[in-house]
Amino acid sequence: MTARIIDGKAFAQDVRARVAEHVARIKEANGITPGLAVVLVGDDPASEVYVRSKGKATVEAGMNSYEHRLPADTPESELLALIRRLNEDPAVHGILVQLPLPSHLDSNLVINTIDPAKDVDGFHISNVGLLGTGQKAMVPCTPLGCLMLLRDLHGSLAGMEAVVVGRSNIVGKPMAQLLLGDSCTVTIAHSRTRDLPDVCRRGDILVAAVGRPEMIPGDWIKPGATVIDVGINRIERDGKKRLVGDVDFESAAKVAGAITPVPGGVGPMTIACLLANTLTACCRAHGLREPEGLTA
Ligand SMILES: NC(=O)C1=CN([C@@H]2O[C@H](COP(=O)(O)OP(=O)(O)OC[C@H]3O[C@@H](n4cnc5c(N)ncnc54)[C@H](OP(=O)(O)O)[C@@H]3O)[C@@H](O)[C@H]2O)C=CC1
Ligand SMILES: Nc1nc(=O)c2c([nH]1)NC[C@@H]1CN(c3ccc(C(=O)N[C@@H](CCC(=O)O)C(=O)O)cc3)C=[N+]21
Repeated sequence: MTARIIDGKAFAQDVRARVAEHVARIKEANGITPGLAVVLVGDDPASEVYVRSKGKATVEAGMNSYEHRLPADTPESELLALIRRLNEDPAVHGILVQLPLPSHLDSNLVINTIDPAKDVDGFHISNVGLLGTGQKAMVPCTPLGCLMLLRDLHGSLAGMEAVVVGRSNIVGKPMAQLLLGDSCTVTIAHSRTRDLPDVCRRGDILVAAVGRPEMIPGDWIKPGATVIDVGINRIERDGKKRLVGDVDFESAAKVAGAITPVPGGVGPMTIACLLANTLTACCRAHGLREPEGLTA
């Protein structure tokens, strides 16, 4: 079998076009322009690239982008003061603080200082709690993007066995919550899981969010399964810099029914969902009708 390759880039383009259309409509009808503030502390080159592409995508969707770059040694009090100002700013509907933060900053405190209604990453404890109890929340972008791809492919996910490898607060745990919300039977695996290959082989859906280049080979995958590869790993091979996932694409594509590539899979969906969440936050702030099919 050769797996169908899930075109995350094309799907993300479609999401972005739908966001842009809705943005244009509320600008026209209500005179409101959604705004996203991105805060970057320090000058990590990978984060730089990522923040720039977010800013570009935001403007392309017709929204306002506000970038705040702070030096790596910014005192915590200053960062918190900036967040409080953004919380109060009516032009800002979404706030994203790029992670990871320099080690002298308490990222839990920083995230929990963001107004939950503006927390477009969905990392604030109240959004985590709302998601976990099946209430309306801001949903983390990467898991939301994965869910959109899965729903598009399968329609209903009810009753499917889903295995999520990785239990981080930003990917693994919220992904598991969303799959549970769609009535999958969910297993969360991690570095202390016994017999990981066998656990992975249970999954009709296998989500890999580990951060280890090409760790999951084809023979860990149930034949015909849908594989969602969240991993973004920069490696060097044959003297060339390359981006690879957590799944060994070549062997996995021979076994899986469908698989996301890296790049061009989950990554572009993350940015598209960030735009969707900013629009959703704006609509909720102003009591406007929310976009359809762009939330969990
Ligand atoms: N495409 C996108 O948009 C995004 C991609 N990413 C990428 O996704 C990957 C995961 O990110 P993130 O969740 O932040 O990473 P974290 O490092 O926070 O979490 C990694 C998880 O993988 C588990 N793990 C590590 N080693 C193993 C192992 N050998 N076997 C089984 N489980 C293991 C860890 O287990 P334990 O808890 O026991 O330590 C942990 O739960 C990274 O490559 C990251 O770059 C992240 C965000 C967005
Ligand atoms: N507060 C916060 N929220 C995040 O959502 C967040 C974060 N911090 N820190 C870093 C991670 C990582 N992340 C990615 C998003 C898009 C791509 C992406 O678009 N990837 C392209 C390739 C890009 C390239 O070529 O480098 C692709 O997979 O096709 C990758 C990684 C979001 N993160």
